[in-house]
Amino acid sequence: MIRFENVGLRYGMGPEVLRDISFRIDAGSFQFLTGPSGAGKTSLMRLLFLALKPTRGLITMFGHDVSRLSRSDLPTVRRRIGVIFQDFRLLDHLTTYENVALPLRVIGKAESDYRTDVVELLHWVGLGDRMHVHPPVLSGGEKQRASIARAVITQPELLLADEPTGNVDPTLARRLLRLFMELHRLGTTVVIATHDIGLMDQYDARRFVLNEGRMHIYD
Ligand SMILES: Nc1ncnc2c1ncn2[C@@H]1O[C@H](COP(=O)(O)OP(=O)(O)OP(=O)(O)O)[C@@H](O)[C@H]1O
Repeated sequence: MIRFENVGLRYGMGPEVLRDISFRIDAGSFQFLTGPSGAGKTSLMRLLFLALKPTRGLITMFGHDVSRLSRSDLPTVRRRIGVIFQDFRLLDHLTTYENVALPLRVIGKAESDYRTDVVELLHWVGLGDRMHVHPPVLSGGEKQRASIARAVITQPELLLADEPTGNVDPTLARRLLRLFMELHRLGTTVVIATHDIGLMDQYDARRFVLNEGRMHIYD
């Protein structure tokens, strides 16, 4: 599903922040991406979301060489990906419910078909009583959960989560991990970037460890 071959990335004229990265991610697999702060996890997640292009090497996603994708192809490919960014990227003029429902609206679903699913998921992530408020009044942890709900509501083929439990307590972190595991069970390929060793220890999955831009894989 995803293949990196000798991928390198630099920002502008700066040093390479990712170096000689090669790996494969099979459809339906689950992996953690970890490593110290500044090791390049977010940069790698941005490459996977096609928000950046590599400065060298080859990335293939869903059978496409990403360097050959035009800007107009990107939305179609991205629609197959659910993404949880560290800065949440919620739309402030929509309610929490509307933010979570947005990916379904974008693909043309009728509200009557998804309303119950969205409400149920909001309850699951502990936002049942926050669904009609707008993001500016949510706490950091609540925003994070809203962005998680928005990323998983479409049951995407690929889920990319950058520090998805960074703002929640350990009990809620376990609950959110269960949500990702359930999605994985239903067929989604999952990549979770995290510093949280306690979280990783709860699920026996492959670990990609980045250190100073280089990657080691522990199966
Ligand atoms: N937009 C940018 N422009 C220039 N350098 C950047 C940019 N984004 C990240 N970097 C640099 O790339 C390197 C890797 O950063 P990245 O955010 O990918 O690491 P990380 O492992 O996600 O860190 P953290 O765990 O602290 O979020 C760092 O040296 C960082 O300073």
